Amino acid sequence: MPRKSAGYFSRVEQSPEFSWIGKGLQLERRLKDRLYYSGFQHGDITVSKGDFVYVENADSVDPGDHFVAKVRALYDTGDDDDSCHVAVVQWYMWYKEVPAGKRRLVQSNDSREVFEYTNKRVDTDIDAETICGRCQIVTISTNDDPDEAIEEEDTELDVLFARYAFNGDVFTAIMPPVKEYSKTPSKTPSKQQPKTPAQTPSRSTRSRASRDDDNNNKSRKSAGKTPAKTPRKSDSKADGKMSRTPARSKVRESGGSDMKTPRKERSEGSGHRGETPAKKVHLVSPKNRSFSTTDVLDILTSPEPDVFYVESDDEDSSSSDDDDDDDDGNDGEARAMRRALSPDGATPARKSNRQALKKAARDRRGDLSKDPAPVTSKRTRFSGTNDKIEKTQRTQIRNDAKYPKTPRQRKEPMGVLEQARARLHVSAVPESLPCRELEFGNIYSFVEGRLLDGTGGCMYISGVPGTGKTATVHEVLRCLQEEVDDSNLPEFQFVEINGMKLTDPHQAHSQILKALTGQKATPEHAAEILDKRFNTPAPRRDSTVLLVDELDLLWTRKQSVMYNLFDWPTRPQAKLIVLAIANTMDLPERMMMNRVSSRLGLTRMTFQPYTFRQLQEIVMSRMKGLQAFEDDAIQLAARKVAAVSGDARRALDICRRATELAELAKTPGRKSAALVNMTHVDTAVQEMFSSPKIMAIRHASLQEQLFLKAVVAEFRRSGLEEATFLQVSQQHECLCRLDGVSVPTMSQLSGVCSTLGASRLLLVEAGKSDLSQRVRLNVSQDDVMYALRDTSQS
Ligand SMILES: Nc1ncnc2c1ncn2[C@@H]1O[C@H](COP(=O)(O)OP(=O)(O)OP(=O)(O)O)[C@@H](O)[C@H]1O
Repeated sequence: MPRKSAGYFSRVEQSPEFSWIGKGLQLERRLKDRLYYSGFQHGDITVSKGDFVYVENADSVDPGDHFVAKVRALYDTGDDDDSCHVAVVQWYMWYKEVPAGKRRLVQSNDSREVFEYTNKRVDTDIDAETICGRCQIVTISTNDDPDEAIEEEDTELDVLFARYAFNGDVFTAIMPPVKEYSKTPSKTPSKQQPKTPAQTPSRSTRSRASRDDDNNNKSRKSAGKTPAKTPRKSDSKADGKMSRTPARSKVRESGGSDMKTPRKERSEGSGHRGETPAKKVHLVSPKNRSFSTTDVLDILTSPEPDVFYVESDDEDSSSSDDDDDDDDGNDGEARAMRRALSPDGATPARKSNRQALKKAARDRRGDLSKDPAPVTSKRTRFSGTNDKIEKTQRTQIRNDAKYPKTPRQRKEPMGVLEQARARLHVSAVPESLPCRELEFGNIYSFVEGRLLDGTGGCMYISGVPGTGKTATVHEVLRCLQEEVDDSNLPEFQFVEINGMKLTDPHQAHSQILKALTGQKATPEHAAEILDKRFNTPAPRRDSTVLLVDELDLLWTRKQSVMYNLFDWPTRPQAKLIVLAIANTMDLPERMMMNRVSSRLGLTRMTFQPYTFRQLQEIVMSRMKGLQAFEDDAIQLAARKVAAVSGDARRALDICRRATELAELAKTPGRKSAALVNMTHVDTAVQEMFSSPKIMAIRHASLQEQLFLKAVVAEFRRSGLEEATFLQVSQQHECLCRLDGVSVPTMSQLSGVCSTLGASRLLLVEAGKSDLSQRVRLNVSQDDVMYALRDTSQS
């Protein structure tokens, strides 16, 4: 049996020949010696333009570590030296390469996941000889099943998947564009795979040594071209995450840097596209045909486009336009053209917006931050998880299950409506958070002030669901971390816990301890250790920012968890800043004696439900530059939602559903669907707000509603989808006390349970009506919570 990756090593050992494939084309008049090719052969490796490839990571000690990229162009500089073979690539990042502080924005526990790296500052010209193998990347949407998508790929190459683009700051969900296939036949001999330890258990010392030698040579040869690997403090965290994933032994993660070192020639000379002042670009086509997106991508990848001759017989059909807010999205080619012609493809809107907000926050704080004392910046450590994306994805999955899904068109270019859907997805991180500037400023200055002073405090943030509490706090923390990175703020440790993710509220103690110190302990022991920690002076300890989301769910009979969370920040030694998010406005008062709650001195912040104008602005800001909706359609959605809840999540869902309905209503034969109109929005609203089950829950009696809530609470507590009547009755009693409602007797409650069973909202065990009677929901937990969300604030 031939050794799988023999080619890789034999190439290294014998310094294999490099040869271009195809006829060299001179595409740039000014650079006469530069010839563009459609592919190359290097030893056993054949690579064509458009292929996804592994690139050697010369700085890694692990020979299996590779970068991942897509080849966008190939050219020969015409120089008579070692570095004349150049590949222009689009980089992809492994999860491990994502800066630690950004990883919490997107959860990835699949070692096959990569992120399209759209940061314009990274150089994209590399030595073609550092390409060491091929792979396949399939772009999927955030709610697609990666396994399913990967299975569809008929290839022997490693298949990776990409759901998000990352520009070094934020992640954007990418929707599947035109399906891209490697130009080189995918059923290539497996020796084109780069060698990984898993594939080559018996690596000889000699080949390793010669490979290392070669790597060193390559590093020298491509000095300044091969991406540099920066050691990462927190790689171990990612490792931990990844190791839980079913291992794909063929694919190795590269723990490299997010900054790919620029190619020398480019950084010294012309600079790259994003920095080059506007140049005249003449597009010349012999047959006067219109330019395809690929032609324009060629322009994008070309360093100094003075004059282009675009070959009319170019067969490249790939397209990977991202979701730029400045696009109009109507015409992919025009969009790419505009971007190509623009002196800077990047949109700095987000940054400038944030900077303005940060400035506003500073101004509000007064002098403190105008001239912050110089501080030594160490790296901010982030722990905990961001469940928001998961949560919103759950909502999406629910919606997809409930409503007919628009047929997937993965092999066609992304239409306007499809782009709109991607942007409206609640998991898509928006460019900015309109209508929350004030809240942002207040939270920012609260945390910033305490970080600078080295003190602690607690801010209690409340508001009905979907008012942007979590999104705003995350945005604040992103900005604070930027300040830490710029050495304007002292380092802090960030821990996030979410009441919804804990099966028992006391686990909060264990989780906080583990995130802070890595220690594992029972909840009681963890509480003791934490108590001691927050009472002990430790002048050199960094401040801790603790985000507690869904605080409402941390209620316990003795209220010890909640009390600790409010009390610890008041300890002078603790340097603990707690941001507690809850839906209930007066939770501290309800939970604790007034005397105690006033002593805690909480800073409060209430997020009001969005008005219709605000909801309209939120949706419109996501649609910026994309004409997918008729003017009145968004307004209608915003008005309908504002009348019920002021929930941005719901408004986004409705608009998203309306785009699906518009797509379904597309006239057969027409290439593109009409715009989303008021009828589509109205239908989407009807679907969302008046499913029979939601109506039944809304019109149930108070005790019945509380019983349903108690069932959900018990399911969440136990992690099971079934509970006994006794367990539910205990939850029910807690809820009654929380809401100040008198607690019914057991027989009354049994009657409530039977009524819900009769209306089929519950499935109750037949022939039993004692405490051990088993109860299940006959409606989704989300629907119960959605139907009853307005009552939670009461
Ligand atoms: N001002 C805004 N601009 C853009 N998007 C927003 C805004 N406010 C909320 N959203 C979006 O609405 C969704 C819900 O927001 P978020 O999760 O922050 O709400 P929340 O108040 O924390 O809700 P919950 O109490 O249910 O956790 C997110 O997708 C978020 O991006």
